[in-house]
Amino acid sequence: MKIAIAGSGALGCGFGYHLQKSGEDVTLLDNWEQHIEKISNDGLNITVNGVEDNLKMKMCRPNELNEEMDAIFVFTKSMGLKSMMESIDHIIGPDTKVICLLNGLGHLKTLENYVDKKNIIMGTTVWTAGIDAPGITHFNGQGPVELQNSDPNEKEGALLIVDMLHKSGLNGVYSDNVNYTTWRKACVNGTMNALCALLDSTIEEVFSTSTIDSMLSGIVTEFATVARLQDDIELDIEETITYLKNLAEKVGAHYPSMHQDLANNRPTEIDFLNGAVAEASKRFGIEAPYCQSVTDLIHAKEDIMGIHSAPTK
Ligand SMILES: NC(=O)C1=CN([C@@H]2O[C@H](COP(=O)(O)OP(=O)(O)OC[C@H]3O[C@@H](n4cnc5c(N)ncnc54)[C@H](OP(=O)(O)O)[C@@H]3O)[C@@H](O)[C@H]2O)C=CC1
Ligand SMILES: CC(C)(CO)C(=O)C(=O)O
Repeated sequence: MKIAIAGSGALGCGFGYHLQKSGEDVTLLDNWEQHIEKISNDGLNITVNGVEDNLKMKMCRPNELNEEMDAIFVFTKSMGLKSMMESIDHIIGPDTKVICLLNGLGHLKTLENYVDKKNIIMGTTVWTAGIDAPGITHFNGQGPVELQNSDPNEKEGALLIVDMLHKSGLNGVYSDNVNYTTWRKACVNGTMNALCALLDSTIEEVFSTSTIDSMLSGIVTEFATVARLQDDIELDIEETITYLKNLAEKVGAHYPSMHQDLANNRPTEIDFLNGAVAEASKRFGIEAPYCQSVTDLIHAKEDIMGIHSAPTK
């Protein structure tokens, strides 16, 4: 398959690497000049679960790729999705599948402005990744990648992508309810990402604090309330907290992507996570004190660091 990775940061490079290694025709797309130059000249240096490798890969800016793709994986930050979709319009054909595994809420609505719903595949992943320097990344864990077609008639297309991910070692799994999966992943990020960023800690450190239980319960309860009111998704709070604790044991050494954003002086995705839940709660006339405080604290940290948040829409 001809595949473009639209947004080739930490996760995008890891996915592109695995797909190319298993024989797919991959092009990495990004706008970060030094990163493009390094990968184009020296190949991608990547460490996967402790094993170092170097792979020659095609990489350019979105406007420099001039053919329609069979599949495009979007891997921008949430606030960069809209502008990336505008800049890849010319490589989306009538049958191009667009797969979105971003963290955060509300991305399907954005994608529907650019892609026919029959070609949109939504999902989540718990692979962990980071950028060590331009052209040098790491990628850890076992996944999975859970995904589902947005149009109920298009299951076959989603299964093809699941199969391709499976063959490339990315552990693709078909989800029967990707809305549920997305809300559960939002709980992962609404707790792990926000708390690790605020406390400047790894997941393991945050999950071994004496206050973790009340923080998890407060945040997850607010996410679950909005999931039910807004999307008719029933998240079992106890089950979700157990899922978070089990995941924390597997990815404990990781600094979540929101922590990495602050460390790299870049805006966070908080408005698509706790911020989105706080805003939705206001619309429903209910309070979300945990999510509102976490969002305010993250924005305060961005202000102190002089980081300018990109517009969320
Ligand atoms: N990292 C992880 O472990 C996980 C991440 N996710 C989610 O996946 C999506 C992509 O995340 P991730 O791959 O971590 O994002 P990265 O921050 O690694 O990369 C995203 C984009 O940010 C720009 N960028 C990043 N670092 C720099 C820098 N130092 N200087 C200039 N530009 C930079 C690049 O885009 P450009 O220059 O073109 O703007 C890049 O394509 C997000 O929604 C994230 O929440 C989900 C699961 C795990
Ligand atoms: C779950 C976790 C923490 C790693 O997959 C993540 O989504 C992130 O770092 O943003």
